[in-house]
Amino acid sequence: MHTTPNPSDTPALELRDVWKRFGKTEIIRGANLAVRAGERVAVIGPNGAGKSTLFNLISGRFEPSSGEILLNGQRIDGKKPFQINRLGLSRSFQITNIFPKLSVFENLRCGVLWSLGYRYTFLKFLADLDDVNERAEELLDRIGLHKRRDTLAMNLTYAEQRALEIGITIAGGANVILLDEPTAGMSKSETKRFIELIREVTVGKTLLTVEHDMGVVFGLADRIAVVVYGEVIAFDTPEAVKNNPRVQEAYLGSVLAEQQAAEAAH
Ligand SMILES: Nc1ncnc2c1ncn2[C@@H]1O[C@H](COP(=O)(O)OP(=O)(O)OP(=O)(O)O)[C@@H](O)[C@H]1O
Repeated sequence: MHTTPNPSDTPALELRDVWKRFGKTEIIRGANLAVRAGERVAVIGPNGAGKSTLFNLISGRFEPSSGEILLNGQRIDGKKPFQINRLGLSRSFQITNIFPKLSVFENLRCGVLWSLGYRYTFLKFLADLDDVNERAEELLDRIGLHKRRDTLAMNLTYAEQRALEIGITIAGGANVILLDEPTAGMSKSETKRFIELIREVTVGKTLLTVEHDMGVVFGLADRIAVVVYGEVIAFDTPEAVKNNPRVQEAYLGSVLAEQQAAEAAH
């Protein structure tokens, strides 16, 4: 029987047997993953397992040695990062991509402009671009920095800078967002607030985040992808992943024990 595929069943992001070799070293070894639209996914795994490499493959920084990567059903492997960005995938820019001597509002405006294909030389015409300004104001509210609108980015707290980074990441309206350890370096209370912020700004979007903090993972993710030695060894709900013996053995057992021990010591 022939059935027409339902478009809503098309994964927002899909990896099919993706391999990445650096010279003779296999770093990603046949990774498979199908992320549904609107889902929040945490990618976890031991140091050196290949999580960042996976993000670099998805965002176009690296080209896979073989395999396919699809965004909303369209092949993106082999495309340049800016092309993938245009197709609706945005990866968090690290703080180094924030302009320290521009205000929060101006940084957001740059984010909106990049997504529209403008470049810095247009900065002096900015005041006339009503739609760009409106969008930047809206982002300012969404990331909770309206009170810091005219503050120079370099004078923000660390957590505020990370919020700004997320604002820039979502500026173009991409529907698939990649965040690399978004709460790294934050205190517990900052982390809690920040998870809420990520939840709010990614409503209706698909989120992939690389994360080491199990509190963040279990507080944020609908499903967890466990990467061990270049393979996705499990991709399931937090409960199922926690109880998966293979994951326990390969990774989670020791990590959870370490975190519990650290908490008990405080
Ligand atoms: N450009 C490269 N050339 C050669 N080897 C690389 C390259 N990039 C990454 N690797 C290697 O690939 C492996 C996986 O690295 P990757 O950074 O993807 O792991 P990770 O899971 O993100 O680790 P961590 O949690 O420590 O950030 C590492 O052994 C790393 O040394």
